[in-house]
Amino acid sequence: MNQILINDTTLRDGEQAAGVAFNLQEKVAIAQFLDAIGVHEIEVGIPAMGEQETRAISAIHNLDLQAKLLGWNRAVISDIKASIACGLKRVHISVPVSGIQITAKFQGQWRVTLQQLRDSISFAVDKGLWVAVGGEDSSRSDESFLLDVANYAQEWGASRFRFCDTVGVLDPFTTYVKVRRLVTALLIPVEIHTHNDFGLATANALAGIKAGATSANTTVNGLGERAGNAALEEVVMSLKRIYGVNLGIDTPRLLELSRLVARASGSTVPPWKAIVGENTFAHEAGIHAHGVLQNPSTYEPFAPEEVGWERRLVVGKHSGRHLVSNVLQQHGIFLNSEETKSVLEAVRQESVEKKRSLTVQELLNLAKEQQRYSHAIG
Ligand SMILES: CC(=O)SCCNC(=O)CCNC(=O)[C@H](O)C(C)(C)COP(=O)(O)OP(=O)(O)OC[C@H]1O[C@@H](n2cnc3c(N)ncnc32)[C@H](O)[C@@H]1OP(=O)(O)O
Ligand SMILES: O=C(O)CCC(=O)C(=O)O
Repeated sequence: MNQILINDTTLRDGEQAAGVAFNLQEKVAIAQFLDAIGVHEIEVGIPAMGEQETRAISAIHNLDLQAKLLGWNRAVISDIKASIACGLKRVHISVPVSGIQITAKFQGQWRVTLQQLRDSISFAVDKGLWVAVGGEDSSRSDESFLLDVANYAQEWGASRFRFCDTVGVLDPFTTYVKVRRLVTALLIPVEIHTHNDFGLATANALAGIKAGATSANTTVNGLGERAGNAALEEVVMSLKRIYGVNLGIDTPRLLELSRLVARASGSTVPPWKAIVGENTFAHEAGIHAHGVLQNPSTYEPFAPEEVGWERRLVVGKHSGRHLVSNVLQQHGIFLNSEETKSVLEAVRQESVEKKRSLTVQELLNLAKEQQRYSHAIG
């Protein structure tokens, strides 16, 4: 597999999630964290949005981070000027490429769209900027038109082309075919940008990479427009653990990063969310806990510490004797088999009443009650 770069867009597409608005300090803190863990590129925002945004982008630029910074622009020269004013040396220029987008935004005048792209690339290149071009709605575009736009972008001076599944309508198989076609036709690298409308954003990002894309646009926690984007932590860990491709990212800090972005975006991460959800290394079910107590690999794809978690064994409705005994023994309580079974019954009942797993203290209380009962009946 080629060398893969992560171009994280938490600060651009992530922040486009309805209701999310990072302040300057939050944008700076997220950029610093992404940089500190080794993310290669950061799409820092949209300078054309005005002063609030440009102050944050300039502040990030002034940090002189290792990560390469990109400003997102429409194919509009004033947008590029706004990026330059922030000090950015790399710009991403987006252009709609599907009939549906060109009709809605440019009244179907695709020649005008292409002319705007050409003018803005030329302007940026003349100013000495590194330029990437994004084909908005690539997935729904006419394939030969998409190839034409990408080839023109290359010819006019773009150094990378982004294939966007803007509305998240592809599956991994189609993504592979479409991205492969683009990769084969171009000399410049291809980036993959995917959305999660059908829950396939990460799978499609991986399919794009398999097809030869050399960078992926991700967001922390999968934050982003509508159902979000391919999640940074999922793409990084899938590449590392499924494909054996280590991107040099400090994965034990992924959880801390997830929490930082969750706080800044005012949203919570679902417990079952891959990699960073609270339950990703929690085991309650009897058969699982029994297996994990013997060997954690029975029910864990990799060690929790690799992404910043610790394993949790929790006692609840689905637990079995092995787990209950194990927890009790850690607290100096040794029950016989009959007593353990009775405690387990009580655990199931209390879990259903409380609609959650039990705390260790609650389990100890049940065990002590059982011991008193055993003692009383002799
Ligand atoms: C798929 C994506 O995620 S694309 C990125 C989307 N992100 C955002 O929209 C967030 C930031 N956006 C903004 O702050 C504003 O939309 C701005 C500053 C960019 C523009 O604001 P406004 O001038 O008020 O325009 P508004 O947002 O209402 O409409 C968008 C305009 O951009 C044009 N436009 C849209 N995409 C492009 C493009 N890629 N290249 C050139 N022009 C474009 C539209 O045709 C429309 O033009 P018009 O004003 O001449 O009719
Ligand atoms: O960079 C582009 O061209 C558009 C990116 C994007 O956010 C999308 O297509 O969903």
